[in-house]
Amino acid sequence: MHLDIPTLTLVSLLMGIGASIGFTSLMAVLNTQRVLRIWVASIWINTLGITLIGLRNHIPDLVSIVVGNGLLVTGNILALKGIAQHLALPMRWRWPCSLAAVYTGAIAWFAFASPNLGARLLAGSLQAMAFNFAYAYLLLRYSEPDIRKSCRIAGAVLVTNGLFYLARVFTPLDPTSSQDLMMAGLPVAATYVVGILTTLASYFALLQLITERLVVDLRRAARTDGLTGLLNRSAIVAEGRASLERCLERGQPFALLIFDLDHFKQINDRWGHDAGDAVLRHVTEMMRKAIQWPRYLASRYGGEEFVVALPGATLVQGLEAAERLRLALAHSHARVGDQTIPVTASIGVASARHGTRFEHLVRQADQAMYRTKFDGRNGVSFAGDRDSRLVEAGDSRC
Ligand SMILES: Nc1nc2c(ncn2[C@@H]2O[C@H](COP(=O)(O)OP(=O)(O)OP(=O)(O)O)[C@@H](O)[C@H]2O)c(=O)[nH]1
Repeated sequence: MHLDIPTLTLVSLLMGIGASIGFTSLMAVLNTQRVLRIWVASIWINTLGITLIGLRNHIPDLVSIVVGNGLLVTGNILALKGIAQHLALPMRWRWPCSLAAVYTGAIAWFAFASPNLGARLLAGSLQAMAFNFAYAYLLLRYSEPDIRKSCRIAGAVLVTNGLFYLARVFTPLDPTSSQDLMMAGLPVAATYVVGILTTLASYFALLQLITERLVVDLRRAARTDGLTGLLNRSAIVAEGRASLERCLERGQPFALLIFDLDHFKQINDRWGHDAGDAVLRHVTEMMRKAIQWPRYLASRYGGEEFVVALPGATLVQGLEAAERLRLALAHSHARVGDQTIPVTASIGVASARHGTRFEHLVRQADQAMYRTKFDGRNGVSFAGDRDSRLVEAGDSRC
C-alpha cells in the first residue's frame, strides 16, 4: 500500500463524506440543536472543497484550486460562526471574511499569476492555523461554567490542530513536484496522515460540545417552568431545601413568600387562555423587578401561584419585598395586544426558625396567603406562631 498524496486525499474525502452524512443524520434527530445546522453545512462545504482539490488533474485548475480553496475557507468561517453561536457570542464577520478574501486571492495569484505550489501550501497552512487558534480561543475564553468541560477538551484538540498547521509551514516540498500538489513528496504526505487524525479528533470534539450542551439543556428544562422560565415546583423544593439548610447552619435568617393571583379564572374567562398566559409572563417580569434580593429563588409553584425564597432575609425584609411586589403588580397592567388587564396578588410571608423544614415554611406562608384572600385579596399577611404550630401539628388545611 502506498500512502501517497492522491490516496490520502481519497481517504480524507471519504472521511469527510462519512462525517457529513453522520452529522446530517444527527441533525435530523437533534433538531433542537440549531448550531448543528451550521456545523453540518461547514463540514459539507469543506468536503466539497477537498473533493475539488482532489480532482486537480481531472477538472479545470480554476475550479480545483481557487474554488476548492474558497470552499475550504468558507467552511472554516461557518465553523467559527457555529462556535460563536454555541457560546452565545455575536459573530464579527469582518475579520474572517477579510481573511477568506485575502486567502482566496493569494491562492489565485500563486496558481495563475505567479505559480508557486510552496506559497499555496504555506497560505493554506496559515489560514487553517488561524481558524483553529480562533476556534480554540473562543472556546477556552468564553465558555459558560456548565459546558466548560467539553469546551476545554475541544479547545485542546483545536490548539493541537493549530500547532500541526504551524508545523506544516516548515514542511519541505519535493523539488520534483513542479506545481502538482499530488506529487509534493513524502513530508507533505506525512502531514496529510497527521491532518486526517486531527480532523477526526475535531469531529469527536464537536460531538462532545453538542452532547454536553444537550445534557445542560435537558437539565435546565427539567427544572424550569416552560411558560415563565422560573424554577418549577420540584426544583424550588430541591434548591430551597439546600438553601434553607445552608442559612440555618450559618445562623442566617430565611424568608419565603408565596403569592396567588386574584380572580385569575376571570381573566381566563374574559380574555382567553392565551391572555392568561401573557398575564403570567407579565407577573413574572414584574416580580423579577420588584424582589430586589441577591440570590433569591423564584418559582411558579402551581397554575397562578408563585413561591419566592429569600435566603438571608428576615421576616421584615420578606414583608418589604412582598409589599414592593404587591404595589408593582397593582400599579401595572398587563398589556395583551391592545388590551390592558389589571392584576393583583394575595401574598403570604413566613420566616424560618431553627429546625424549620422548607415544606413547612411553604405551608406556613400558604396559610398566611389564604388569610389575605379571606381579608379581601390584594394584600400581604405573615405567618405567626399559630400558623407554624398548625403546620407542625399536620393541620388538614396545610
Ligand atoms: N392561562 C392559564 N391559566 C391557568 C394556568 N394554570 C392554571 N390556570 C387557571 O388559573 C385559574 C385558577 O383559578 P382559581 O383557582 O379559581 O383561582 P382564582 O380565579 O385566581 O381565584 P382566587 O385565587 O380565589 O382569587 C383556573 O381557571 C386555571 O385554569 C396556565 O398555565 N395558564
